[in-house]
Amino acid sequence: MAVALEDLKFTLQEVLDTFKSCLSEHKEVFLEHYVAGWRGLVKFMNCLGSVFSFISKDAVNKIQILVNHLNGENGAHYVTIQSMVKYELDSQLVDLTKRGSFPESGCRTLLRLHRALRWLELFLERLRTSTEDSNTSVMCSEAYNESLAQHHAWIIRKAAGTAFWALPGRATFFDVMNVGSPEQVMAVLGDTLPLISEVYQVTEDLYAQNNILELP
Ligand SMILES: CCCCCCCC/C=C\CCCCCCCC(=O)N[C@@H](COP(=O)(O)O)[C@H](O)/C=C/CCCCCCCCCCCCC
Repeated sequence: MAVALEDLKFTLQEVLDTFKSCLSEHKEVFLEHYVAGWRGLVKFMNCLGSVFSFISKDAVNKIQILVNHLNGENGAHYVTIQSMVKYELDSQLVDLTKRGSFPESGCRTLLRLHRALRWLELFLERLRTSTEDSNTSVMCSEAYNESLAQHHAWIIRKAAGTAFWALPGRATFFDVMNVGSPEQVMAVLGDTLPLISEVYQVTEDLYAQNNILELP
């Protein structure tokens, strides 16, 4: 099947649009749009080179687990993150203290992406307030150390740290975002960040209320 060139091209606007449609008026998070947001981000990462493919593979694997739940026979319970958490906890489909029968529960899988969303929030905030001579590798490492790193084993932290040094500079990074001048990038980042932060906070509160922020 032929793939149109524009399907392969990342635009930051696309990610903005998916995160915009993530939240319902009652602040429920639509899993389908959440997953679409991650797909867009992975597309961006794939434009940066093969050194990131071990990260991209893990993200794709987790996205696929969630898509399988959405498309499965119990898909109606996976429409929002709220309904997914209620369904899986009520039906005892989640390993709560140690890994066991449910390594692919929606709750633990989404938690991994949720933690990565915090990294993204911190990284984008640094990019938004960066100057021409700011270093993307440093911004990325700082954001990682303040968030995801706390949940990763030493070997993963080492591999991630090495990959960060292969990140392109700020100008190339902005080019790949495909929204126009640096001023336009800053404006789109300013629009995107509050949406990502809100989705993060709603999910964080839901997981905290259900005491599932440390799923194995
Ligand atoms: C808007 C455009 C600008 C920013 C674009 C950023 C694009 C980022 C796209 C994807 C981010 C990757 C998300 C990675 C999810 C990692 C989930 C995770 O923590 N997995 C670990 C635990 O899983 P389980 O074993 O418990 O199942 C797993 O061990 C991880 C393995 C791979 C390494 C993960 C390193 C994460 C680094 C995140 C920073 C990405 C830097 C990309 C540079 C742009």
